[in-house]
Amino acid sequence: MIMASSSTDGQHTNEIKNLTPHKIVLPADLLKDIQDTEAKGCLDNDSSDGFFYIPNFISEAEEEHIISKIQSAPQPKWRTLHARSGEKIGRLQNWGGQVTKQALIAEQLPEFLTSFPPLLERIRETGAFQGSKHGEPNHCLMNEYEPGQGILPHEDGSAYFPTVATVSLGGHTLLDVYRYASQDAQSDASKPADSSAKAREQLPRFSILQEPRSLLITQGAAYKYFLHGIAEREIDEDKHLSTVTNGDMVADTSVRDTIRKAKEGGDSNSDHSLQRQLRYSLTLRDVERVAPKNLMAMMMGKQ
Ligand SMILES: O=C(O)CCC(=O)C(=O)O
Ligand SMILES: [Fe+2]
Repeated sequence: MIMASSSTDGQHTNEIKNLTPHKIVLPADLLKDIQDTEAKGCLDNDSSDGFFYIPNFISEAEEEHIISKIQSAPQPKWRTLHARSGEKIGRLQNWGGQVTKQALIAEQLPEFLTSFPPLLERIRETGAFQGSKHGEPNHCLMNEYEPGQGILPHEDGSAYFPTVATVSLGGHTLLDVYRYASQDAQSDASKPADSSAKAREQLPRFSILQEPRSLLITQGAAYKYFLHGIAEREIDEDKHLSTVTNGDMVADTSVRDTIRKAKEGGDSNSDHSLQRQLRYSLTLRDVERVAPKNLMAMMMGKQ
């Protein structure tokens, strides 16, 4: 095992066996008007519900290795996402099998998740999946974002155990976290076209800065009560960085300073912005219902 601190020396952090010190402190008024007591765990220091941020979860060498595997994946492994207008809005790869309404049609996870680096094992050791059926993720979605690309606010949904582990590679991003609109606001014009969907507030309540090589765990009530998205921007400016809630946990000191200055405001002449780079994210989850092997064999036989 490599022993290293969380400084930017290219190594990964020591094994994380307890997520509590990594819990992100969220704005105190976040749950105002939310009656559900379950949601309160997000603000409670000792609860496993919430967002947890760990910089340098993987080393630079490991990051480079995973990126090279992503980039050299065979063409059919890529799926390109298009907007209604036809514009290309991103690409993804799916690892671990197909998630259907009924169950996961499981496939072997690649070595860059299981052996080098031993990502699954490291994630299991954090305890984040300790309440889930498999105790660790069995599925991974890889999203590619060029600067200017993002993902619309959404919830990850009920096909998965309500924990997601996100490993960032390449560049940073800001994950924006939104609340659903209050009951009163639900009935007004902001309601989405799909009438079964709940309206959300226009602006994010806060943002989480994800550095390359970091791990973000979104767990329990944080998974269930909020939506998350990534704005389509090339540059994160003062006004965006000033809503970042994990600034003090960021390992890169120049990024940390930029966030601090953006929050302090005042000096409007200096530039407190961060240019986005090509970013990959690995979102790892546990699909608790897995199709039995004999059923899978039958389905494969039919193809
Ligand atoms: O790229 C990210 O960090 C978020 C991706 C995401 O929300 C998803 O794949 O569901
Ligand atoms: Fe998501």
